[in-house]
Amino acid sequence: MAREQLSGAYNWNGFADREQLAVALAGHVAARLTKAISERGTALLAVSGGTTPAKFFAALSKTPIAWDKVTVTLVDERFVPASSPRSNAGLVAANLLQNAAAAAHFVPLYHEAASIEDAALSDNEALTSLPWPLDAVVLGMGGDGHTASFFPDADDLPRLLDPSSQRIVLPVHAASAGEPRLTLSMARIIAAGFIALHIEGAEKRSAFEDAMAPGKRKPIRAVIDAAPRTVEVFWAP
Ligand SMILES: O=C1O[C@H](COP(=O)(O)O)[C@@H](O)[C@H](O)[C@H]1O
Repeated sequence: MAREQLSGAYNWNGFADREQLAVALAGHVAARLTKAISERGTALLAVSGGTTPAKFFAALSKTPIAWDKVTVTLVDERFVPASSPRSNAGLVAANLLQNAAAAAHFVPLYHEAASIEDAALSDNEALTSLPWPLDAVVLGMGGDGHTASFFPDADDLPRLLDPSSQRIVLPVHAASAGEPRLTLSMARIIAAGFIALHIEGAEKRSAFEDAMAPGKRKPIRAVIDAAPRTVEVFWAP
């Protein structure tokens, strides 16, 4: 593993291939969950969706920890039911909540509602009882520099990126997002004990480097700048 600091408040963890990355990231997350369970009897993890996390989910699902004491939720979700191929909950059910991790308690963000605003409000209420703060959050990133559902073209982006928001879940409308979204607030993400960004491929690497260039204000940069602790970036070609 090549480890280097490129700039700003993050560490770059580079791997020779995606399998090695998956195993290493699963090890870091499992260690955080185990520590939380031993310190407070419970652990809270938020994971991203999209196409990148499947290998990491598979590795984490086989890690022998006290999964019955772990609550898993999503960093963000598309406003689609779990049966949709675009559902992040569907991805988590098929790849993470398997093997040893089948014992984990999963709290989805999607449920039927008249509007995305209504769904976000009832998620906000339902998620209040989770054991905050997150012990670990694993973010993804799109080629446009979005992370969670903080899309660069989202309506009211400053509200989404408000690090002092009192909201847990926010609704998102962005033309580039495909469908309305639900996202954890910036405040809940950056309060996590361990913040990882998982990206793969040369295009994502250059999108990340571009987002971190001086003067750029891409959402991923806003998260890294607002986080009170170093963000661990996990990358493989
Ligand atoms: O829309 C989303 O995209 C990002 C990145 O997804 P990927 O397919 O490029 O890996 C993801 O982190 C987010 O959870 C998802 O909703």
